[in-house]
Parts: sequence; C-alpha cells; structure tokens
Amino acid sequence: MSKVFVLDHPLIQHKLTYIRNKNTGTKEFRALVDEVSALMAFEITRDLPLEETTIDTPVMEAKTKVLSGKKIGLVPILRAGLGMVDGILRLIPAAKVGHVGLYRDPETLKPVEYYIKLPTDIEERELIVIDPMLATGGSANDAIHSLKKRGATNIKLMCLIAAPEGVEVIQKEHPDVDIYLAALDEKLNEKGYIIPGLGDAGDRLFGTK
Ligand SMILES: O=P(O)(O)OC[C@H]1O[C@H](OP(=O)(O)OP(=O)(O)O)[C@H](O)[C@@H]1O
Ligand SMILES: O=c1cc[nH]c(=O)[nH]1
Ligand SMILES: [Mg+2]
Repeated sequence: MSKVFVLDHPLIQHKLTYIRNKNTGTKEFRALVDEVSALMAFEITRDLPLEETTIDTPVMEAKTKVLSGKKIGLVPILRAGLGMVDGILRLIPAAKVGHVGLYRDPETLKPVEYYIKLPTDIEERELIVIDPMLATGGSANDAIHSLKKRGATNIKLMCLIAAPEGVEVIQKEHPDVDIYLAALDEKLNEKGYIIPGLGDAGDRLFGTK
C-alpha cells in the first residue's frame, strides 16, 4: 500500500495558511505555492542515493558524499501543477520536465486528457507527479496510468492538499506510488471541492475564473 506523508514542517504549515486564505491575491498566492513546493521538495528528496567521493579541502584530503546521479523527472498536471515546477527545480535543477494536460469536467468531475509530452527516458527516471489538489483523485489517477502505460515504473505524487477520497483512489489504483502532502483535509463538498481546501488552485494561480 502506498504511504502517505504529511509534511508538517512549521514553514510549510505557516505558508499554507496564507495560501488557503481567500484574501491572498494572485501574486502572493503564486509566490507562496512556489515557496512551499521548494520546501516540500527538500523533504521528498530525503532518500536520494549518495555515493562517496574524495576531494581536497584547503586543509586536507576528505572523503565526502555527492548525489549518485539518479535521474529525476517532474510531471506537472496542467494547469495548476505548473505553479509548483519552479520551486522544485530550484532544488533539483537537472530534473527533466514532462507535462500532462488534464481538466476535470465540471459536470461529471471526470478527468479529460488533452496533452501529454514526456522526456524520452521516463522508464529510467524517478518521476514526481505534481498537482496542488488531489480531490476525487481522478486527475492524478489518470495521469499516473498514462505514465505507467508509457513505461514509468518509479513514481511519487506530490500535492499541497488532498481529500481522503483522493488518497483512497491512489492507494487502491497505485499501491506503488507514495503520496506527499502539505495537508490532508476533511472531505469533498457536493461540487467535488476539497474542504476547507483553498478553492480552485488553477484560478487562484493564474487569476482566471
Ligand atoms: O482530484 P480531481 O477531482 O481530479 O481534482 C483535482 C484536479 O482539479 C484541478 O484541476 P482543474 O480540472 O481545475 O484544471 P486546471 O488546473 O486547468 O484549472 C486540480 O489542479 C487537479 O488537477
Ligand atoms: O478543491 C479543489 C478541487 C479540485 N480542484 C481544485 O482546484 N480545488
Ligand atoms: Mg482549476
């Protein structure tokens, strides 16, 4: 069964409060999502493999460690996932970025895929699927199925806020995919919005309605 990590670092939780606040405008919302994404990336990369190397400090030779070159790929789910990309890339600048375009049909709440473009070697990469919201789980579930169909075997899912309903779908459909969150909220409302949530992530990031 996939593990769920709620990243409760005080800086993440503090910034999430401002992200949730309806009085936070687009410019600040975007900056905060970027900052929280970078802080989450710090936690999500905790298990990256290291290897030993030898260097000369100004004082003496020293055995030290460097990343062992594991290939990473970020896969934002369009649109709202785009808001998390730059923050993560600041910590993992060599990551390649694929895109999955999905929107949730407002009537059926089912995801509709309209775009996909991925690095050619996704089967060799650890992929981090990113989307601020995991609501019914339909979008992330579809995106992960699309990646697996194209050869991906090593996938993590990173979201700001999830509903228990969405977590359950991912755990059932993708027991191999661990989930990293800043918060696990109470439930979905009758329109499929996470409560208390933050509203519509894409609209708040891009200033649309
Ligand atoms: O878990 P689900 O029930 O599928 O809902 C979550 C999806 O809904 C939002 O995207 P939206 O469809 O609003 O598209 P957008 O990012 O283009 O605004 C959000 O960014 C997720 O992708
Ligand atoms: O609460 C929600 C649910 C889906 N998509 C969002 O942007 N917000
Ligand atoms: Mg949206």
